[in-house]
Amino acid sequence: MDLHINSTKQLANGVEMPRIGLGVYKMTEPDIALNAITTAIDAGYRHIDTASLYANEKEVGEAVRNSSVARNDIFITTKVWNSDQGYDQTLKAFEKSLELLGLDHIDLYLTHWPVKETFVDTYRAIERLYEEKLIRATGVSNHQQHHLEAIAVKANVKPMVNQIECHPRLTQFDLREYCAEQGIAVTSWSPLARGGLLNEPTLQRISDKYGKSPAQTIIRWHLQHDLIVIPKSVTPTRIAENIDVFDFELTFEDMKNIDSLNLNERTGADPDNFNFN
Ligand SMILES: NC(=O)C1=CN([C@@H]2O[C@H](COP(=O)(O)OP(=O)(O)OC[C@H]3O[C@@H](n4cnc5c(N)ncnc54)[C@H](OP(=O)(O)O)[C@@H]3O)[C@@H](O)[C@H]2O)C=CC1
Ligand SMILES: O=C1CO[C@H](CO)[C@@H](O)[C@@H]1O
Repeated sequence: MDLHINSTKQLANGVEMPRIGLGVYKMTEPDIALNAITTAIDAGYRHIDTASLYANEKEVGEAVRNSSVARNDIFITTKVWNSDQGYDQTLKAFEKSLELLGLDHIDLYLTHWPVKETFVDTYRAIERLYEEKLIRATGVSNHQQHHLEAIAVKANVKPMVNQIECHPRLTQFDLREYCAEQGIAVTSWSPLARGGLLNEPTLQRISDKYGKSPAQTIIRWHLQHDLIVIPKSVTPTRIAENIDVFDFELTFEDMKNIDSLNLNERTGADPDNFNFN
């Protein structure tokens, strides 16, 4: 049963991106990363979200190669870190990621954060990788509308994905609407607010009604908002639980009730005011 949501989202260039992926931030211990990714692929995940920052691209590649699923059936995202930004540096960082992953192409490559001086050149390098068919889709992360507008002035190809912090405490209504108008798919990072929302009473009440867990309700809320979602877990039961969300549908009223939990509250940095490289 699919209940009105396809398991993939079609990007602007027609590439199908699986709507649920495994986030692998903080899986720095090789065995833990390998086990979690293998468990996820066995449970039906076909999308892994990593970054050079996460220091586990090697394990992502290893788990994908060792799985019984064909490489082309698994969607892999990675990101260029802030200290590697700029046109030439991005091309170099990409080569390193490709080598660590042990792959001949990556599905989606993102600028991790919009570093003021370099994010436009960084995106232009991502465009070149796309033209050279080393990546199947282009994208950015943590970009606000004004960053996307600055890129649009210089780019030939619009970013196809913007990965942003999004969950019921930070619903990102305006940025999501702008991205939808521009044909940019949105991926929600920290979709479970890093686990901080799972005891919230409204979410518990709604979840009980459907016989689902609060994590499943939140993931379903993302999907019904046409978002791509990348929950992280190293716990096998949770990994399975987080993708078991295609057999129920939240009512319009429940969607609104969850929307109303918004406090514009971030768990991570503000893209207009971050200070790390
Ligand atoms: N582009 C960017 O700047 C950023 C991207 N990301 C990406 O987003 C991914 C997800 O975000 P992340 O910050 O990891 O946070 P999440 O919102 O995915 O929450 C992860 C936490 O929730 C717990 N959890 C997961 N599933 C369940 C469940 N069903 N029941 C109870 N607890 C659960 C996990 O515990 P446990 O693992 O112990 O099971 C972990 O502590 C990252 O891994 C990364 O890929 C994240 C931050 C920034
Ligand atoms: O991807 C990421 C994981 O979380 C980090 C800490 O908040 C972020 O800085 C980074 O963007």
